[in-house]
Amino acid sequence: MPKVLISDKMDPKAAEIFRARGVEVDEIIGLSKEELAEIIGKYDGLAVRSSTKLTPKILESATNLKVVGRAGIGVDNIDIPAASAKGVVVMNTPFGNSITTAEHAIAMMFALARQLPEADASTQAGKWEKSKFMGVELTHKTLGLIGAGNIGSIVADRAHGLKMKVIAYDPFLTEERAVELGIEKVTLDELFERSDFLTLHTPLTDQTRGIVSREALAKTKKGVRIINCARGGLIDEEALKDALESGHVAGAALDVFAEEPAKENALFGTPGLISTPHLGASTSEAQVNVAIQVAEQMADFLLDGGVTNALNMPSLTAEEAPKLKPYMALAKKLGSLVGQLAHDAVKGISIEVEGAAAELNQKPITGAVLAGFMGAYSDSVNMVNAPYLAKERGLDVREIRHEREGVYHTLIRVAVMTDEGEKSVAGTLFGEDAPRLVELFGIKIEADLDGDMLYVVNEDAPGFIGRIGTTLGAAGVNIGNFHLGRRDGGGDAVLLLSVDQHVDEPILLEVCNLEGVKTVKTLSF
Ligand SMILES: NC(=O)C1=CN([C@@H]2O[C@H](COP(=O)(O)OP(=O)(O)OC[C@H]3O[C@@H](n4cnc5c(N)ncnc54)[C@H](O)[C@@H]3O)[C@@H](O)[C@H]2O)C=CC1
Ligand SMILES: O=C(O)C(=O)COP(=O)(O)O
Repeated sequence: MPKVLISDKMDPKAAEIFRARGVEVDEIIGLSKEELAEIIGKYDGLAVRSSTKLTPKILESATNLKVVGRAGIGVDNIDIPAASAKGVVVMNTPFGNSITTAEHAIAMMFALARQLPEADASTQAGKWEKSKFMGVELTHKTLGLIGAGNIGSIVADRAHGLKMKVIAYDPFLTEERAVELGIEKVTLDELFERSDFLTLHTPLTDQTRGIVSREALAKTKKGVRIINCARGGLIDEEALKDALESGHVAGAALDVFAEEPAKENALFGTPGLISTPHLGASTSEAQVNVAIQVAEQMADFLLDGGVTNALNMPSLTAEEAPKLKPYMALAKKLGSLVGQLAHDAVKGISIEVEGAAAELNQKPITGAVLAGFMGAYSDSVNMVNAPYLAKERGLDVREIRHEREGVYHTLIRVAVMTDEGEKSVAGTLFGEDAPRLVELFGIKIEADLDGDMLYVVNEDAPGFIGRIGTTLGAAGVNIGNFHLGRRDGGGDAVLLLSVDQHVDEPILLEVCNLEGVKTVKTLSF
């Protein structure tokens, strides 16, 4: 039974779903990095929110980890390249808390416009400072969005209801989508110059870090009010503090901080600052949504291989996964076969699917071929890190699809491009789910690729099969099965033997010295 650790506070629905689906679950909140590193090795899955930081160091100890589920949107607390390199799938729940977070941004905007927190504190302190808290109206003001994705567009919709003019800077926002959302697309500079209220809704990336910089703040309108319910690192906090103190920025409402938990921050106490402790996603509705979604997604993956909302792997529905399973098994074996047999530097690999396989999602088949292929060069390779490793090696990966059926109802052909030219192997499924090799480097040969095998190329001449049988028999190696193929019109013959014992070096040498033998190699599947 797969085992999952929930390491951040999550709605109880998550644990309920894991248990109901047959996944063992532990809930341990508030672990230090060291404590997490110590226990993570026991788990197949890790469910987090934003508090747990999944660093390369912790991943080193995650020897069984297969999937990390983020019950929420932002994944900047998870080192995705390190997880990918380790073969761990990272998934999030991209929509479950977006309405809630957009509502928090709108609440922050109202709080800034009418100084609600300060007015509340003053009133409850018995001061009744009615003339101190003069506010501003939102109607007809310009709201500038940095980032108009899921949350940004909900904010825009709500702002339209408040009769605000909405402008946005988002390099990935198309003109058509902007028109659909009733947003005017502007440059970043224009956004800074025109906004009365400015709200951030981008992920934290190398491109967005510090996007509200000292220089940017200098371009803003005097009296601008800034809302950040995205990520702390998007704003230069020092510069914001100076701008608030000078009165250039009239107010800033921050839900997120560069360092979290923000128990101390240079901005605290600055006039015009409103802050909340990363509450953007904290409503019961959003938390139920993300808990259910993350648990279902992780259980689908751990139990059936279904992949939804993964950031480092193509999607694969729980319905598709069982259908694809035998094709992926065949693809992995073919990838492994070429990986074990291709000695020259491989520059590229092409994966061709035909017939029934061409009707399926090809990405997982490609992933399985690469996992088999890269597995010949590196330990602990799987579907997640194989494409990543292939890219790192500069391997050119091509996918080809033929809807037509050939001789077989389905065929997967894997070809590698080397300095010596192209070499390919092909396989099919017998009886729907039994992987079978049908062609090896241009020679027709039918074989199951299973367990320990011996690959022999020899001159096609009488008596060879008897000689190799005798040699292996004398060395105590039992032949389970043998498969023979030869080029039409004579020449080399290929022998694939299934053997019950691994053939070690001295026996291999004896086979190699048999008359007519050109190549011998052990294979393992
Ligand atoms: N405070 C909180 O509790 C929460 C915070 N968040 C944060 O909000 C962020 C946004 O969430 P969604 O809208 O769901 O994400 P999304 O992916 O739907 O939208 C992000 C938008 O940012 C845009 N973008 C990317 N790079 C940009 C750049 N350099 N300049 C301008 N725009 C850029 C993208 O094109 C995209 O449209 C999340 O990444 C997360 O960090 C999300 C949920 C809760
Ligand atoms: O979903 C997100 O990106 C959030 O920032 C929400 O964070 P949280 O799950 O509340 O720690």
